Amino acid sequence: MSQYEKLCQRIVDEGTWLSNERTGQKCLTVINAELEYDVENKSFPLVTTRKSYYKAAIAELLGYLRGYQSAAEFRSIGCNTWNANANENQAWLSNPNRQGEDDMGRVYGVQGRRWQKPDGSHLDQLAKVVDNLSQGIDDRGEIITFYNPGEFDLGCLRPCMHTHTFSLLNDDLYLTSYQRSCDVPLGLNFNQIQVYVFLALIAQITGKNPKKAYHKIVNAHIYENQFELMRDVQLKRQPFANPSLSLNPDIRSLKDLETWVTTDDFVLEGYEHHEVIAYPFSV
Ligand SMILES: Nc1nc(=O)c2c([nH]1)NC[C@@H]1CN(c3ccc(C(=O)N[C@@H](CCC(=O)O)C(=O)O)cc3)CN21
Ligand SMILES: O=c1ccn([C@H]2C[C@H](O)[C@@H](COP(=O)(O)O)O2)c(=O)[nH]1
Repeated sequence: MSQYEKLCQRIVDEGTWLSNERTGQKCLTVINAELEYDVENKSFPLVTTRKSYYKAAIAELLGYLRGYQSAAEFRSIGCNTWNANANENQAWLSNPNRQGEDDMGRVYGVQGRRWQKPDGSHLDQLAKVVDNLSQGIDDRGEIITFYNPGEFDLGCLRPCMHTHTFSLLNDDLYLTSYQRSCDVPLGLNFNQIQVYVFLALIAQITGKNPKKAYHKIVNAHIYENQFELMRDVQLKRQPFANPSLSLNPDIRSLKDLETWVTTDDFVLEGYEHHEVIAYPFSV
């Protein structure tokens, strides 16, 4: 079993059923999961026990790095994951801060690129980290955080994967990513791709060697309407070996990421997978 299926099995074997008021679904839940990705050896952590739509996950990451605020912008680069939360989430629809169709509010990339300071000016967390790492600087605070409790009411959802810390050991780059809440059948399938690609991309544009990415999850859950598919279908399958992922070597700067990079600049090799499983999504 790979670490992904081990976590799924652990939830099935040891999880506790909790009710969740926001979605109205019960969740089988465990606390604390730690995953590790070997970016140095290009071992791409793609789920193999069902078909993974990895391009949408990479597109979502690109949208965050660009500071997108609208589900329409995400759609335009091949990612549909924010449509429901921008346009069908009842709490957000009745929030007076929502600025019309497709607005997601001040979530993820908006906080990462345009964190608002008390004087009204903005702070670009990502640019600071990229600048420092490019100069070989790790001030022990190379942190990008999307978690801004003072602005939760300005966004459609609190960020789940909320904080990313980069660390340099000479020319070797590491990433530690923190997640407060994880929908293991759907969300983690995307999030493990994003942690891996984030380290690979930042290492490439800062001229460092990517080493390992550490993914730390607090609340890992399976929704009740996903449970049987997970236990009786996905967990009955044998995983294949991890595929490998190459990045276009012409990606050299943050500007490149902001302007021309698309999901075609990521080439997957050796992806063997089982059939599609369509898990239900809870808004
Ligand atoms: N309940 C819930 N789970 C999540 O994982 C999640 C949220 N809400 N809200 C915000 C984002 C949106 N994310 C999503 C949303 C949808 C898919 C999804 O439907 N994935 C399908 C198909 C994707 C495609 O066709 O592009 C999958 O099978 O992986 C994945 C992640 C992750 N997040
Ligand atoms: O990147 C993401 C974004 C969201 N999720 C999941 C985790 C939860 O199931 C929901 C968010 O609900 P909260 O009530 O805000 O915790 O979305 C994910 O796994 N990965």
